[in-house]
Amino acid sequence: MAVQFEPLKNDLILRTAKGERVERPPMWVMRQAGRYLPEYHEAKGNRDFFECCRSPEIASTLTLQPIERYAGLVDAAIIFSDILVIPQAMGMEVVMVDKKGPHFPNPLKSPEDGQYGEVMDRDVDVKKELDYVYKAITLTRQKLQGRVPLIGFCGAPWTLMSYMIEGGGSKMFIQVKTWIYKYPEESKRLLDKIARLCVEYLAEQVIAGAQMIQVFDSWAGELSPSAFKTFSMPYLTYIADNLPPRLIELGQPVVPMTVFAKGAWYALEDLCKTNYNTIGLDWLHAPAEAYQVAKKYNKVLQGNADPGVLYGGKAAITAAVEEMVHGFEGGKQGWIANLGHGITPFVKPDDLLHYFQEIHRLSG
Ligand SMILES: Cc1c2[nH]c(c1CCC(=O)O)Cc1[nH]c(c(CCC(=O)O)c1C)Cc1[nH]c(c(CCC(=O)O)c1C)Cc1[nH]c(c(C)c1CCC(=O)O)C2
Repeated sequence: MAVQFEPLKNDLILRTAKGERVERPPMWVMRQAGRYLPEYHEAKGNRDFFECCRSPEIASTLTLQPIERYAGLVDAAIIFSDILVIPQAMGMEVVMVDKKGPHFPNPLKSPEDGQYGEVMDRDVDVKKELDYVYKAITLTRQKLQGRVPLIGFCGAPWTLMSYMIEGGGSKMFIQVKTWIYKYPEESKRLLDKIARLCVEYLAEQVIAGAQMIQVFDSWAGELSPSAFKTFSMPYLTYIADNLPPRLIELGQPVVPMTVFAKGAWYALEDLCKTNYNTIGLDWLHAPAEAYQVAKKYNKVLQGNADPGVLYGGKAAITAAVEEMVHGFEGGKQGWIANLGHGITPFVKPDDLLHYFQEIHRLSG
């Protein structure tokens, strides 16, 4: 059943993602609904993180918080959820440990272990399992009343596999490196399975109302250039090649797609050759150099100041914005302003306001 939503009043980010010349660069930041906002803590209370994701009412309230605080400056909302809902849908338990991050009590051990077979054999119905995400998206679209577009997202296969095997964040990636180098074929089968689920999951998000999508490969930079080519790139490509035809098959609009492969600076040119419209940059890229590469392929870039600059006060923030605006040649085409990764806790909301205002002032 198709849901009707109010028409968009601000489609700047969608026009930019299509490569059009625009009046100013659109802006939003990754993790914009999060712990640096006092209203986030207030609305979340002492609820568990995944409980908030599973409640369409709470998830939509949290998604809207930065849109309301930075009204007129922020040009997109991103649904409040997490990349780890896919491993959960695959039958794995994930808990969010306060001040530590995600934790899998029973990570995948080895391809010889029975759990790998179980995960591989399981027929995962992402439509059913992640119904709460689609409900949250639909409710958020209604509450947005067309103010800005809503972004849906998923984790990239390599990043999700890393979490499923490491059991959480990692410094050395010993377990998942053991898998890819010792059991490459079993690893690829798992990556392939995750990639297929990502396509279905993103398609369902679009049906529910997502107007753009982003794939987060947060651990891409743990791979060497050749390992990235083997264990990440084919699966990122699979998603970008298969989502549009799947959407057409479902009678849905084809939405702009962004890929953010954090740390994979060496892969910029290869990513520009994919079907993603926008390539997310972290702060390892100098804006001017990346822009020259992306221009050759008519790709849009998103990013990319070091989120740490927001701790440096107003003058440091202005300097970072000047470098970006200069590097992205004024920002009227091919640039979605963001940070180079998610905004971190303890940033003062007024310093993010200054970041937005400076982007507006220097490139508006
Ligand atoms: C790797 C990753 C995860 N989740 C996500 C990624 C990819 C982006 C990235 O690289 O940062 C994606 C994500 N997670 C969250 C969003 C919400 C939307 C947004 O505002 O961007 C998005 C897009 C909420 C969240 N996801 C999480 C929080 C903090 C939860 C809390 O303690 O209240 C939020 C708001 C928890 C989370 N979730 C994850 C980690 C590693 C952590 C702990 C670290 C941290 O707290 O920043 C997994």
